[in-house]
Amino acid sequence: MSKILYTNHGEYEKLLINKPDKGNSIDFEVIKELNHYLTAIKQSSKSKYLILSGAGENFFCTGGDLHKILSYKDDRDKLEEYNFLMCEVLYKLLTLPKQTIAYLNGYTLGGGCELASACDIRIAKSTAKIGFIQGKLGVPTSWGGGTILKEKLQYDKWFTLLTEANIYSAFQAQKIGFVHELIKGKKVDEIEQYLSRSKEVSFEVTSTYKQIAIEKWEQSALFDRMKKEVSNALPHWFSEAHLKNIENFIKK
Ligand SMILES: CCCC(=O)SCCNC(=O)CCNC(=O)[C@H](O)C(C)(C)COP(=O)(O)OP(=O)(O)OC[C@H]1O[C@@H](n2cnc3c(N)ncnc32)[C@H](O)[C@@H]1OP(=O)(O)O
Repeated sequence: MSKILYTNHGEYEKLLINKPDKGNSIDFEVIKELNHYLTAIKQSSKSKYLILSGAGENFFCTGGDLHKILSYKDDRDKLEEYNFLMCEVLYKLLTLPKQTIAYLNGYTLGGGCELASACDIRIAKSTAKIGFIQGKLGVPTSWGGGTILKEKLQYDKWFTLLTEANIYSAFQAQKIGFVHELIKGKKVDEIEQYLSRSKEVSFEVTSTYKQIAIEKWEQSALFDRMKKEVSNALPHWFSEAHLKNIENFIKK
């Protein structure tokens, strides 16, 4: 079964991470499929928006697949490859020449928050729970998402979000500025209503604005800085504290 569900709605395309029985967590297959669709969308699509969300009702994405990560604990090359590939996915998503919207339809934790940070806008279901919990697991952000968010959020809010490593309600995450809008009712209708606010602005105009941001990120070597984040984080993945935290989750 596909780990990513793709649909084209004309004005917008949608990608759903499709592992709801495992928290829509990220493994190599998810990465490969995300990469495939993002490349295809970048090359040929004429839709105005991309919506990224999670299949099912409970999870946007709970970050790395902890079962798989633990199985690679003695294989440094594999974990390095995993993190760098996900960093590439985040950069591809960040620099997609159209408006990208993360719809946080449930738990958005750890790497799930990094993935959401790569989108232009984050809309959350009012019951979603959101947190950069990496710090409490013994690792810093590891896919370049901390570096991306630094470009987007006020410094003190960014620092607090990462260092408290709390799980926030969608309302709190909106107050901090990570979430732009809350959705209370039927999700599809409300997202379409949200998109309709900019319906008089063409795809060409929207992508011109996006290009301004992309050029700034290119000039400031953002991708290199993201890769540095990955390299700096990697040693923490093998720390006793991190492995113990994962084992505790799996034993639950
Ligand atoms: C930068 C990359 C590094 C990171 O992403 S660090 C962050 C890693 N993520 C986490 O620590 C979150 C782990 N998940 C949880 O704490 C809980 O599942 C969560 C989200 C609070 C939800 O709790 P519940 O509603 O009680 O649901 P549950 O625990 O029974 O989960 C349902 C099934 O999904 C699985 N699951 C959830 N998150 C996962 C993950 N990240 N990796 C692998 N499997 C995961 C969970 O094991 C359970 O599966 P099963 O039913 O036991 O087979």
